[in-house]
Amino acid sequence: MRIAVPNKGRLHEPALGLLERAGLHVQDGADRKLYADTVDPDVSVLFARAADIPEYVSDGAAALGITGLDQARESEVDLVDLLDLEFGTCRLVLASPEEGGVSAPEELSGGTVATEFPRITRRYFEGVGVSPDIVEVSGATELTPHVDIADAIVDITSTGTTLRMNRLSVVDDVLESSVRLFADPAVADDPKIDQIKTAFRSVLDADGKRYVMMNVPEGALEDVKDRIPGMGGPTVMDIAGEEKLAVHVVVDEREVFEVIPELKTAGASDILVTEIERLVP
Ligand SMILES: Nc1ncnc2c1ncn2[C@@H]1O[C@H](COP(=O)(O)OP(=O)(O)OP(=O)(O)O)[C@@H](O)[C@H]1O
Ligand SMILES: O=P(O)(O)OC[C@H]1O[C@H](OP(=O)(O)OP(=O)(O)O)[C@H](O)[C@@H]1O
Ligand SMILES: [Mg+2]
Repeated sequence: MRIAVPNKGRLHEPALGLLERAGLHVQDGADRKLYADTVDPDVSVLFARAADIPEYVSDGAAALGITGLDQARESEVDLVDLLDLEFGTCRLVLASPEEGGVSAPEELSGGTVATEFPRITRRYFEGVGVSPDIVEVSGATELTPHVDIADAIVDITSTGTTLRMNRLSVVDDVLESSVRLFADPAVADDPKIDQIKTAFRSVLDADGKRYVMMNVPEGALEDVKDRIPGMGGPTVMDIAGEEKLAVHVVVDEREVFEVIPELKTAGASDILVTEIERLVP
């Protein structure tokens, strides 16, 4: 089974990191290679441009693909959106020069809009009910309104820095995007795909969680339990030959700082906090 993964750009490293944490380490994935094996003999990786990945998956060149929802929508191919991988989070917005006075998309009737996403943009304006000229560019879209190529743009924003630097302001939201695990509909119910999806989800579920282990005197167990926030009950184990119990619990990373003194007050000792690689329910 093949997974298409961005070969460069901002999605490359996080996608490889996720594969690795899911137990699918890419082997000798040297730069500029098209294919690489993973530690799982049944899973290999195809490196491709983020924009081409939807095509590859729908053509069957790869059963799975990791790329942005924006790319999948722009390609207009039929894919199964299996899992939100929670990175590459951004918005596609309609934006125009701050001083230009465009305050609604309808005002672009008869105007020109530049974008790297012509299909999404056309569909968006169909929804609005006007049909400006759409000019396809392949980068530096933010520049086009200042050189009289366009009256507005549809482009990606996340922090808003690039729009601000180019004195553009958002007129409307077009699409919220993040990176997804996409599958070829023809093979989406293959058990191997479910296994890979579960491995990815276990990595996402472990993010921001810590595993806390401690020793607790038997009489203090209830008090300790009362002070442990969230998640299901702790795992409690007898320690042979001692009046103490070993207590293990998963705690939200943000709560660890406050929980530790609480646990100590309740009588817990030898508290150990570790990262969690994967969390499989
Ligand atoms: N500023 C951003 N913040 C978050 N996600 C982004 C941002 N810019 C792009 N993305 C997401 O990453 C995807 C790929 O963007 P990236 O810039 O890596 O590729 P690219 O510009 O197509 O690269 P290249 O042209 O070098 O192949 C986008 O389709 C979008 O889903
Ligand atoms: O809101 P911001 O945080 O400023 O991010 C938005 C910018 O990020 C992307 O460009 P990228 O950095 O990928 O450069 P590129 O145009 O070469 O793809 C996107 O095309 C915007 O220009
Ligand atoms: Mg980019």
